[in-house]
Amino acid sequence: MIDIRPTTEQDLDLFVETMHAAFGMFVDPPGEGGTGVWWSAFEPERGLLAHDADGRPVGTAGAYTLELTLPGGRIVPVSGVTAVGVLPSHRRRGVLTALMRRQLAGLRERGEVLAVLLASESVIYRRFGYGPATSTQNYAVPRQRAALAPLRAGDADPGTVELLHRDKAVELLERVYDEYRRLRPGSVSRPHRWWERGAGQPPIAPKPRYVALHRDAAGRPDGYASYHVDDDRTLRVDETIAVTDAAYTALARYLLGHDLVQRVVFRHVPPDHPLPWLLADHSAGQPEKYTDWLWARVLDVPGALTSRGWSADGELVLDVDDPFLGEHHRHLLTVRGGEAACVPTDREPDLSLDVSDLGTILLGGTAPSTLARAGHLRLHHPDAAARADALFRAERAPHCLHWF
Ligand SMILES: CC(=O)SCCNC(=O)CCNC(=O)[C@H](O)C(C)(C)COP(=O)(O)OP(=O)(O)OC[C@H]1O[C@@H](n2cnc3c(N)ncnc32)[C@H](O)[C@@H]1OP(=O)(O)O
Repeated sequence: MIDIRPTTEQDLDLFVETMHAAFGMFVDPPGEGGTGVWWSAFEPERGLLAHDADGRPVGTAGAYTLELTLPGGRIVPVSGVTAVGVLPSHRRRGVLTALMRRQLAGLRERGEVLAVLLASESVIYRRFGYGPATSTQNYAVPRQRAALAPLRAGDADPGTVELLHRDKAVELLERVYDEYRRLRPGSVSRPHRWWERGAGQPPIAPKPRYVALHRDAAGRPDGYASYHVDDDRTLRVDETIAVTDAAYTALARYLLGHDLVQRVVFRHVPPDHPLPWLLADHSAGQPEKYTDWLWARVLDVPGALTSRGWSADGELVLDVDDPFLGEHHRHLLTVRGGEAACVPTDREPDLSLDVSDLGTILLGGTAPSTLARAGHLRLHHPDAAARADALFRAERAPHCLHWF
């Protein structure tokens, strides 16, 4: 028998201890420096602790209160599921399943249409209705092949790049990131608390970093890159955040032009990043470390479909199966002028899919036809693929580079 109880501030130590035992790791206690800092941004009132029949804590799950940007620049509140773990001694007995069931019910009660998470292993979460919605990768450029293609006449950047230290730039980083994440589908907010406490990965974490800050012609900050050079003479870029293409190009030029480095490794580049097109030698850079990143779980089918923006008009009947919650939805989705209506229907479906696949296509990063070719979703008419692809396409590839 598994008993699941919500946590409070008083349970934080027990929660942290249980979760780290699940990962087989030791960490500094909350409140101290190092890895313990991460827990200072945790929301203990949103945690769940699973107890076994003897009352011992054996599993954990938590959630952050975040915002997610959907296609069309629509922003919705979401829970960022985190800190999921089950003690090695209690694995494969349904503890996680019980935690997920309880957590999903709670998230629905909050009225949220979606939940998101980053998965430690990509085999875990599909069964609970999550689908991979964004991916990320590194992009490595050897310095001796890093020359940029010449700019066209008149394309010189009227802005400037200023060199700062991370500690002196935190407020600017927070502001620029916030502007950026509102524009890019798939991005999540970074609560002020994270920046304030240095809880996260660099540049949120106060590790020594240089920051190249881009300002537009009017002097307004509109992009940054956080980086350092390692002993192996690799310039590692934690993230390149740019509100405009001009800012991105200027930052790439700055980083690729750095002296005394052998390689420049850009972390967390989106699938549609322009780097290969900026280089004079198109194949100089190599993608590395491709991985799934943000997983999305639709909690409310019509709510999620009407929350995003749409760039094409059309109509589709979707048959959505939610085996984990034991639900089945057939909805007519009608899009006119960028707005969607979604109502129950008994019309014949155009496509049938699992709720996890709806999470994947909702953000626009994977076309429905790709999932159909992989046998994930079923198309009921020859033209359903083209109609679904045209409808679900996002104005930009979704991307998330926040780690939580
Ligand atoms: C958002 C995040 O926090 S991601 C972090 C996830 N946590 C970790 O990776 C920490 C280390 N791992 C663990 O703590 C545990 O193994 C967990 C949390 C992944 C799984 O917990 P369990 O209590 O064992 O899961 P549970 O018993 O409910 O398993 C449900 C199903 O998922 C399967 N499953 C669970 N974890 C895995 C896995 N890592 N690989 C393959 N299958 C898995 C089970 O086999 C089971 O399948 P079945 O229904 O066909 O029998």
